[in-house]
Amino acid sequence: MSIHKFNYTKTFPLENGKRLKGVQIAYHTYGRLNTRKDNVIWVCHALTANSDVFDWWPGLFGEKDLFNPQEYYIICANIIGSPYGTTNPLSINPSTDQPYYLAFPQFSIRDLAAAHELLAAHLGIAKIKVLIGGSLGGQQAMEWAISHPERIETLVLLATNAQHSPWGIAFNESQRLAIRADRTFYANKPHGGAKGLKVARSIALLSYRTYETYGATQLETDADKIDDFKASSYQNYQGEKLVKRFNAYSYWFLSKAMDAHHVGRGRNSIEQALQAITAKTLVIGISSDQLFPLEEQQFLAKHIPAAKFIAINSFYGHDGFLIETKQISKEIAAFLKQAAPGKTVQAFI
Ligand SMILES: CC(=O)SCCNC(=O)CCNC(=O)[C@H](O)C(C)(C)COP(=O)(O)OP(=O)(O)OC[C@H]1O[C@@H](n2cnc3c(N)ncnc32)[C@H](O)[C@@H]1OP(=O)(O)O
Ligand SMILES: N[C@@H](CCO)C(=O)O
Repeated sequence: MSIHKFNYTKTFPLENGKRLKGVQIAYHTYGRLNTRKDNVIWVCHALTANSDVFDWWPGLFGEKDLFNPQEYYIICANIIGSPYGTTNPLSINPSTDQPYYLAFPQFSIRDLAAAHELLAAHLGIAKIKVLIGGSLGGQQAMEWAISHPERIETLVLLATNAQHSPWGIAFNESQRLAIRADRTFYANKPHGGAKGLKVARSIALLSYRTYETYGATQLETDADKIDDFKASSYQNYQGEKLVKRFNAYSYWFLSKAMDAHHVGRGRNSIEQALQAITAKTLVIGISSDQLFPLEEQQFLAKHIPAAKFIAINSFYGHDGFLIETKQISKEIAAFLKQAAPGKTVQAFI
């Protein structure tokens, strides 16, 4: 495993017409590019993860897992806006020599895909055997497969959508309301908005899990208890855990990018945009996902030309895409056999 930094010193144009004066991209690689240059697995990470995919997606990525470094050259890049080494709101703005904070330019999922494209070109990667991402990671992978279809051989999209839903936007807005209610957010300090971010994560978790997962892990056994419930302490703990490793400014801009995800923007329609994907595509949904329900993945599989849809049975909800690695590995392995060069994917929904 190695950690790298790619410093792109030219201007990086954003979809909204704004620009970043240079971009630093942090990325991890595992394994080696083979001589045929046909063993690249590229991972797009979700909202709060980082480029160390072996750390946050064990069971799918690891020495003994489906995506292992003996067989594959695995690349995962930290996304613009995220605080794990890539240019983000806490980075220094070259125009002011001060951190950007709220002056960071709003970016889109397409900009995140453009940064992946930039890094792939820098690394001399012409072909990606498998491009994979879940949730916001799936949104990036989809955008990249639309803008550069020739680069992607196989696409695996998990728990994701073609247009962020009103339900998803409403969850994100409620989280941003919590951040805004913390006036320290406007102080432009590294820990500005920390209390708001804690509440935001607490709200977000409700959309990532289910009634059943809370029932299984947070149920009280003490019938006399009238306060300090397990579920309350869990919400507090999870909020504080995120505050220790993230910041409110990154969260703000990344959640806005997610809201604006719409593959049809400027491309006539969502359906036409999806039809541009030439990769053999496996679309995986989680049966209990309330944030990205199955119908969103069924829609993707219906409009991506060579796509197959699979639903994973899980009671974990949206975060099931990070947790159900046994089932997911099995489905991807079977799909990779089915989608081997020369074979045709039998699409079904
Ligand atoms: C630098 C880094 O940290 S890398 C970034 C890691 N995160 C990511 O990459 C994002 C993707 N990952 C995730 O979203 C999550 O890790 C998931 C979905 C895979 C798993 O979620 P988790 O929070 O680990 O699992 P879960 O919901 O079961 O919570 C377990 C934690 O809650 C704690 N907990 C459980 N119940 C309670 C409770 N009633 N009160 C207080 N704490 C509780 C556990 O002790 C455990 O703590 P720990 O994480 O410090 O070990
Ligand atoms: N639990 C995931 C978000 C779900 O898409 C994360 O924190 O990145």
